[in-house]
Amino acid sequence: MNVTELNEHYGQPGLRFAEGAGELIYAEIDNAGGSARICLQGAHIVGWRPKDQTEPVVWVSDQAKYGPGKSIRGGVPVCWPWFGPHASESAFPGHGFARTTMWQVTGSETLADGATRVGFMLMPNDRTHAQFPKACRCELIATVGASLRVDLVTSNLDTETVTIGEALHTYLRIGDIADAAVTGLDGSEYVDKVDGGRRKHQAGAVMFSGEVDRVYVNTESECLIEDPVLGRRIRIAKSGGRSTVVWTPWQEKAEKMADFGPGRAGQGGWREMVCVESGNALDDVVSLAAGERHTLSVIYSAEALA
Ligand SMILES: O=P(O)(O)OC[C@H]1O[C@H](O)[C@H](O)[C@@H](O)[C@@H]1O
Repeated sequence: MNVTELNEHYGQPGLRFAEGAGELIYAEIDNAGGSARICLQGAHIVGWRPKDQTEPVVWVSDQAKYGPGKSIRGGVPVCWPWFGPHASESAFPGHGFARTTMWQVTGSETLADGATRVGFMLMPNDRTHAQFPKACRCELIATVGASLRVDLVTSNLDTETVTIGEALHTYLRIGDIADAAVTGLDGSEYVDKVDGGRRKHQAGAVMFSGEVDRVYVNTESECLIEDPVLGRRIRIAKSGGRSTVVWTPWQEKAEKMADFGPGRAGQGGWREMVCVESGNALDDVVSLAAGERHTLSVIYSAEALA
């Protein structure tokens, strides 16, 4: 569908479709509760701001690259049908192909509270089929308002069991990574990817003074990002996801990546974000018998620090 057809079929008072950066099509949502843009490539949410916040809650780099087949630095990349490197094929893309594949719009709705809901379905092609030869449907439903809800639904339409890894690799806007803390993971086991994959246990809040790349397993807890600089707390509540990934590249790695940009304060965009990712990875990958369906749901919200 082109932009005109998308607007005819799915346009809503708070939703229009337009061509934007990288000649890609975006769903642009602006309602009484909040605003967001969602790229049809990847069903990738590239920013969300509740109306009561001056700063976005979902961060996107001002140096992000947009274009066919490129993954966008920031927003809510969808990692599917695997998280991280592929288990056996090193040539397959990290975090799967969902974030660089076209999705189609399947529906839209304005809810009674004024929130806007848009549904997307991943469009398999020869490349995705070669990397994942399974009849598996992947849908994303974004509900945008004063909070942001994302449902990632996997349906196994195959005749055999299918195993998937997945995550909503969300970049959250914070004032300064050195002052932020992530709570909700105290006592959880994690795989420390910056220490050779060693298994450790979290003690207290996660604080940051260098690169952090951790996959917390077997935890369904809500996480909070305490941000004294912006004076707010971001709440990340999930269901259907047993893993939480916490990631900051810190300076050296971010500078090698070239798409983090200088950030608002000019000290590096990496200082102004942290990824708290909700999903099912490593020990928590999901096996679906023929005909089974699985939903990962995450709700993001922000509140003032008391
Ligand atoms: O650069 P990307 O492919 O988007 O991945 C960015 C990061 O994603 C996750 O958080 C992984 O745990 C990291 O190891 C990875 O570096």
